[in-house]
Amino acid sequence: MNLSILLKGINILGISGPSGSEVNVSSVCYNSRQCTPDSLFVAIRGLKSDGHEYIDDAVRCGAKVIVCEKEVTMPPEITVVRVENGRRTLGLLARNFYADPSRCLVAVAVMGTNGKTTVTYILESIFQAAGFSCGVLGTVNYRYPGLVMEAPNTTPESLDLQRIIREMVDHGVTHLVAEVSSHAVDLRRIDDCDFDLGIFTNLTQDHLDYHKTMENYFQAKKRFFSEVLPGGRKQHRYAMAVNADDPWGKRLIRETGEISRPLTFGIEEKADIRASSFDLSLDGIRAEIVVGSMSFDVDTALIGKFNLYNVLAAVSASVALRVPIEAIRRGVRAMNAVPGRLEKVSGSTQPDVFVDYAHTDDALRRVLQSLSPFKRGRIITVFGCGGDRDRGKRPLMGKVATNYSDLTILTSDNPRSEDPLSIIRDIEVGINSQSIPEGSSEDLSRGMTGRGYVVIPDRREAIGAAIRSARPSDIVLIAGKGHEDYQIIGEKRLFFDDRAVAKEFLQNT
Ligand SMILES: CC(=O)N[C@H]1[C@@H](OP(=O)(O)OP(=O)(O)OC[C@H]2O[C@@H](n3ccc(=O)[nH]c3=O)[C@H](O)[C@@H]2O)O[C@H](CO)[C@@H](O)[C@@H]1O[C@H](C)C(=O)N[C@@H](C)C(=O)N[C@H](CCC(=O)O)C(=O)O
Ligand SMILES: Nc1ncnc2c1ncn2[C@@H]1O[C@H](COP(=O)(O)OP(=O)(O)OP(=O)(O)O)[C@@H](O)[C@H]1O
Ligand SMILES: N[C@H](CCC[C@H](N)C(=O)O)C(=O)O
Ligand SMILES: [Mg+2]
Repeated sequence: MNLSILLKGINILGISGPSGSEVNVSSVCYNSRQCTPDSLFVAIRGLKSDGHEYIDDAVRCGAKVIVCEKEVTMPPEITVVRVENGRRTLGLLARNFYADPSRCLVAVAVMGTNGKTTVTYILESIFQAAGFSCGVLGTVNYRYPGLVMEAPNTTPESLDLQRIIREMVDHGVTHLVAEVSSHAVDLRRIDDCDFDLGIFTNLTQDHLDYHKTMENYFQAKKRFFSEVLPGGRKQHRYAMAVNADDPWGKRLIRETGEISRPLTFGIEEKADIRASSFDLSLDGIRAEIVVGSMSFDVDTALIGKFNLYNVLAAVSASVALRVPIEAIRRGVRAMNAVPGRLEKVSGSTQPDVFVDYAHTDDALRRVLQSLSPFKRGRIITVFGCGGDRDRGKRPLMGKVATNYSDLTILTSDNPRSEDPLSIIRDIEVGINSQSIPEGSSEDLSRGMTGRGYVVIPDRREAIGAAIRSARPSDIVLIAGKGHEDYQIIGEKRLFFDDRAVAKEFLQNT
């Protein structure tokens, strides 16, 4: 692509070397290792390293245009474009390079601490029932009909985002549902994508390693609704669907309502879209949903009140986009499982064993509260906390797990660069029940009962101990890793799948 087309709309502070129509660019890259002959390399000041240090590598790999923030000296045949913010510029270059693909489809962003992935699955199912071709970007994978790609991040980097949306549009996708993480808003991954609608599910503690305070975390989410969404070129009657029962959702409506035209959903509060009655069981949810003067019933195999909120979020977005009610009902009914979210891995004569992705205290509380009414025996919870992530949530999760479980097994969950035992010690701080500091599967078979906990750092051993000690009337919850098929220890990413491990132990009991 011609450099002058690529640089359209970009605020250039200075340019040296060949320029304008003389230069043709073969690809845009933000990682020097991906540069090939005639690439354009954007140097980004990152959190771990500075892209400016890789400019020479990029040129060695064939880059002939460098976009950067700092003054650099380059051979005369290399074009250097100086800009104020490399990350911001990458988004604009990506939009230009892939010919602005988000304009060509309906795009819905799903935001909030918990429930994003689940809402994307429900919306995808509704859109399919309505006959739309739907693409999804999120934690589990990036996909559109005929293709599934690995998802390195929940929300892709701007360049990858624009590339994938272009690919979707070229393959006939008409509707995009994207999880938008707070990191993605803060790191400007989505600024150049035009969304038709944003959903806000809830806000509770997570990611304070990155945002430091809940206020900053909220502000990152809010920026999407107050700047990114209205900054786009799409105009709809409603621009956001917000959980009116969530305190931060209420604040979001107060602070951005005038710009973003909210449609509210909820159970407790008077909301535009409300579940007026519902029935929750281990077989799923049945609910009566009221929309203005009209009402209709929905049913789904998803379990728990929190999933009713997720259904309401997806229904609200669909109503805002004028999807026919019949398609909404069919879509919700067809949506019976989200990988790794309260996924049952046991058979009918065995204890109920669920694998779930709860990795915050709010998620863990809601899942355990949803399972508690159905317990006939004990609830045994196995969980750990990820390394190099929000440390503040560790004691909170410890407290919730032991409060709602009869037995908790503390183990490891992606320790990354941290010592697994020191993560477990952080969890223990929140546990005020009688503690048995070190444990093994033998401690369990010796008859540990009550609201105690044991520590079994090896996740495989921990899952095995839980399943071996469970009686048929017990419920076992294996939380935190859900669909993940890896365990990150140090720099190593080893294959590990809670579901496979649990099934293996279930077969042998
Ligand atoms: C904190 C964070 O989000 N960091 C993301 C960010 O990294 P960064 O820009 O700081 O990159 P860096 O490693 O410092 O490198 C700086 C620059 O040098 C470049 N470089 C580096 C090495 C080299 O040899 N050559 C080279 O050019 C890099 O490509 C980069 O452009 O941009 C990278 C490229 O897009 C991301 O991969 C990276 O995500 C890291 C891996 C990450 O773990 N992110 C998590 C926290 C995250 O984003 N999570 C959210 C939410 C999860 C959820 O709750 O659902 C998500 O959306 O996934
Ligand atoms: N609406 C909700 N409110 C609170 N907890 C929820 C809700 N929906 C799901 N959960 C819990 O949170 C976990 C993660 O759900 P899900 O993957 O849908 O959320 P997410 O926002 O995509 O999470 P992530 O930020 O990790 O991508 C679930 O396994 C469940 O334990
Ligand atoms: N998307 C979340 C997922 C956490 C899942 C948990 N298994 C962990 O590794 O901490 C994060 O990156 O914080
Ligand atoms: Mg997700």
